[in-house]
Formats: sequence, C-alpha cells, structure tokens
Amino acid sequence: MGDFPQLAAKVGFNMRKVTKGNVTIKLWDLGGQPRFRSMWEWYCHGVSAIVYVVDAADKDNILISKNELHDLLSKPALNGIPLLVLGNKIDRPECLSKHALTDQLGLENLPDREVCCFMISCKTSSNIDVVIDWLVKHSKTKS
Ligand SMILES: Nc1nc2c(ncn2[C@@H]2O[C@H](COP(=O)(O)OP(=O)(O)OP(=O)(O)O)[C@@H](O)[C@H]2O)c(=O)[nH]1
Repeated sequence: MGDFPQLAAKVGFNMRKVTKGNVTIKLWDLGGQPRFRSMWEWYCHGVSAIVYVVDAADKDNILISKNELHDLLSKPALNGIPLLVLGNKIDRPECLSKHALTDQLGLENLPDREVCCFMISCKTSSNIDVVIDWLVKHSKTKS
C-alpha cells in the first residue's frame, strides 16, 4: 500500500478529499484506459467502497465495461466491498436508462456485496448530492 501514492503520481492518478459534516472521504480517481486496468485491484484493497463510473451514453463500450467490472469483482481480496456504479452523461440524449444500464452491466444478483447504481451527469452536476450522501453513509472512518 505504501508505494501507491508514488505510483499514482507517476501514472497521473489523483487523490481528492471531500468533506461533509464530520466525514472526510478520500477518493482515488483511477485511469480507465486499458494500460491502467491491471492496477485497479491494488487500489481497491481495504477501501470502504468501490465507485465504478461508466459512460452510459457510450453504448458500444458497455460490454467492455461489464467485463472489466466483473473481472475486478472476481478478485477474492475485494469480496464484500460495497459497489456504487455511476452511469454518467445523463445530459446526453443517447444515454441508457438506469434499467438498461443495470441489465447490460449485469448488476442484478451480484453475490456477496451491496450494490447500488445512480444515473448522474458530471457536466450538469445532476444527482451528485445523492452520490456524496451514499459515500458518507458507506465511509468506515469518521473524523
Ligand atoms: N456530456 C457530458 N460529458 C461529460 C460528462 N462527464 C465527463 N464528460 C466529458 O467526457 C470526456 C471524458 O471525461 P474524463 O473525465 O476525462 O473521463 P475519464 O473517465 O476520467 O477518463 P479516464 O481517466 O481516461 O478514464 C471529457 O470530454 C468530459 O468533458 C457528462 O456528465 N456529460
């Protein structure tokens, strides 16, 4: 774990802190490009929650997203960690519905963990408040 900040700096991953009330959440923003995907697991060890952001307007790549997500969740070290899936870009007309995204990502009946999905737009800030509330609720350590 100790080498992660240095590694993250090298590959350009960012860490951000968000504070709400008496809770401060540390968020790692991991790159989604293929060359970074093998590193995802190591950043997920011991975390309070995994947040998986999907471009819900990019129908051509949903299957790849699904496969990468299920590959990540198959790692024994990540068993039981709550999963929050965010379908981003709901401001775009071609965006999938929550039902279609849930179905196409295979989120129904994922074993051994709590799973939640919200549809959001980072562009218009839609639903970001419910995401923060979910993260606060699932944070392990309170300051
Ligand atoms: N329309 C729309 N565009 C968005 C939204 N969120 C991000 N974008 C755009 O999508 C593009 C990719 O955004 P990034 O934040 O670089 O995506 P990313 O997933 O972090 O990229 P990686 O770190 O490489 O995985 C940029 O052009 C953003 O402006 C959104 O909610 N709506």
